[in-house]
Amino acid sequence: MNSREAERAPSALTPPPDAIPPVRHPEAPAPGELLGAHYDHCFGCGGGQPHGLHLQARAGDGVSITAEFTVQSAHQGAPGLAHGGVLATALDETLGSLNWLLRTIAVTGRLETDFVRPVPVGTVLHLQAEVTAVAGRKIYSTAVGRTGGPDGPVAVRAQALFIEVMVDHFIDNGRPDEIKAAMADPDQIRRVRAFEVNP
Ligand SMILES: CCCCCCCCCC(=O)SCCNC(=O)CCNC(=O)[C@H](O)C(C)(C)COP(=O)(O)OP(=O)(O)OC[C@H]1O[C@@H](n2cnc3c(N)ncnc32)[C@H](O)[C@@H]1OP(=O)(O)O
Repeated sequence: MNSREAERAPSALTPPPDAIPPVRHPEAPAPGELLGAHYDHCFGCGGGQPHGLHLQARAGDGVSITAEFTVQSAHQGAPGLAHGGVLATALDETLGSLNWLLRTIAVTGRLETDFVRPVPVGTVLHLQAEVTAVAGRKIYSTAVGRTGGPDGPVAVRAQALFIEVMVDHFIDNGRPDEIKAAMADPDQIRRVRAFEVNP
């Protein structure tokens, strides 16, 4: 395959022909509603991670999310600049938050990231993500991160494929101590139950 053919070839991030548009769950949080952390120890959104991103996501219209993340000193790669892996984490977390609107438990299978501009420490990254298509357990989504405001220049963007899983994915694979602690936390159980009742 030459490079031009490769550009045209469908990738794992291209929805198949039988994919359908995403459906916002009737009990999804209202547009503008702050979602809160899905897990206090999540590196992306949890308050219990001192050097985490503390990303704050809000429900948008349809199956979309907006989020903000302020790049801290602990997030540097090069002097004074955000580490690319941290920016990819911000995109991953924002894309993962779309689960709230589908009321589906899904994990990242594939994440492709374009780093368009360097992002200095202290910058507020304004993120926006949406689900573009669903095919069985496969959820296709895109995200963009801008600096200087929600309409500012694009600094990062991503395409992702999330795969729907059962809650057993976490119970079977997570470290027992953390699983036990999460199962003993009524708030955590409530959050999981809300997703489990997805028809
Ligand atoms: C409200 C909550 C907010 C949550 C925010 C969280 C944000 C952070 C999100 C994350 O970072 S999650 C953590 C990172 N991800 C992982 O740890 C996932 C690790 N991978 C796995 O556990 C498994 O590989 C996975 C569950 C994704 C898939 O395994 P399965 O055995 O369930 O599925 P299978 O391999 O049968 O694949 C199902 C379909 O997906 C496709 N697929 C799976 N992985 C893929 C991949 N990586 N790339 C492309 N396609 C993939 C696969 O080809 C197949 O397509 P078809 O149905 O068309 O045959």
